[in-house]
Amino acid sequence: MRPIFHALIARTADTLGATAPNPSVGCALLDRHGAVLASGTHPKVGAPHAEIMAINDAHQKGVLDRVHTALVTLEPCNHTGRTPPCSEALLNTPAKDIWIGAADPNPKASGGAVRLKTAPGGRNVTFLSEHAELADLAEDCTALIAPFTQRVLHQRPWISVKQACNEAGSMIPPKGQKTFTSASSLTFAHRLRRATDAIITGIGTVLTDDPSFTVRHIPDHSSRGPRIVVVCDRSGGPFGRVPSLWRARMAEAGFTVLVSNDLASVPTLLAERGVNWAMVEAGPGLLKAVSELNLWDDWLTISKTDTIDRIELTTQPGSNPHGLSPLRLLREKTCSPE
Ligand SMILES: NC(=O)C1=CN([C@@H]2O[C@H](COP(=O)(O)OP(=O)(O)OC[C@H]3O[C@@H](n4cnc5c(N)ncnc54)[C@H](OP(=O)(O)O)[C@@H]3O)[C@@H](O)[C@H]2O)C=CC1
Ligand SMILES: Nc1c(N[C@@H]2O[C@H](COP(=O)(O)O)[C@@H](O)[C@H]2O)[nH]c(=O)[nH]c1=O
Repeated sequence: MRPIFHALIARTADTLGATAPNPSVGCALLDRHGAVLASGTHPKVGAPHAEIMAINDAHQKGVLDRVHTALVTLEPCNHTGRTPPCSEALLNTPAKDIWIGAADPNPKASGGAVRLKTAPGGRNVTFLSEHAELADLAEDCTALIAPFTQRVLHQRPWISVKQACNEAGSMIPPKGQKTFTSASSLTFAHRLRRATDAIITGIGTVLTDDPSFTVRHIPDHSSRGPRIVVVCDRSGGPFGRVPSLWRARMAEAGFTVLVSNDLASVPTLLAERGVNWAMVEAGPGLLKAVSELNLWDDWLTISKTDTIDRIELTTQPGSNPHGLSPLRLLREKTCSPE
């Protein structure tokens, strides 16, 4: 069961950035010997939840009647939102044992575990956290939904800063270049772009770099809503100093461009638009303000050395009860082809 849950978490982490405002969720259905019969992840908002994807997979393979165990990274929902309750869908399968990675933080949807336990012919429902030897998997599942949890409970997205520094500690690229870190660091930076729903940048970066902010080092999600880019600029007017050509190019690349003259209000602005996870890609000016306003949840520093880049991850102690970072999970677990 452990290796299967582990692989399920990795596969689910690969959907980060595709599902907002929903969380990333995965489900595997096993037979009585613990062999995987079917599985699924939630592909995007409005599409079927992970449990339904897995049940449909089992149905198509003609193995639904052999299902004995269901593994889910998040407690099955217990309400009718855009789709019907997954607790009920599982009750319509022969699954006897249900293993859950993390409780649903959304008060509107939670209660699935109790429903499954108390339904006629109740199911055995176990949270991974109840077993000490599975605690690390439970933590991974909590990290997987940390951005969603932050938005639902605190009305702000999870905010990750990515800062690249050269050997001298400067963030400024050599003349004529936009980046200077290694190919594998850039690939990781593009992983983070892929996993996040929005980018927060500063007008200095837009004017100096003419950045594209696209995912190029790895394949992007085949379907995703428009990503948001917020440019912080206090120079006034609806678009500040943001060049109209850049705005047009970003729109063509699938970004919604917003301009803000008030960094402190950006988290609320993004949460209202359903952003679970935002990253900051900006120069020293905006990073100083992000730090002073304490707007970040985790901070990734990529330092170039003359051998391999050093990557340091700092997580705000108060960000979630375990200080768990979805960024760490992304680094360790995502399995996109490169
Ligand atoms: N190494 C790396 O990781 C990166 C490096 N860079 C490099 O950084 C350089 C650009 O840096 P920099 O000029 O500092 O640009 P920034 O992208 O950091 O933008 C700075 C701007 O942010 C705005 N700003 C600051 N605080 C606030 C606030 N509280 N509310 C709203 N807006 C705010 C200011 O606008 P205003 O002037 O209107 O007050 C300021 O001019 C470039 O050379 C670029 O290549 C860029 C990104 C990443
Ligand atoms: N210099 C630097 C980064 N800088 C970020 O990358 C942006 C350019 O992105 P793009 O236009 O998509 O190539 C740039 O404007 C800045 O936000 N990132 C890194 O991972 N490593 C680096 O060394």
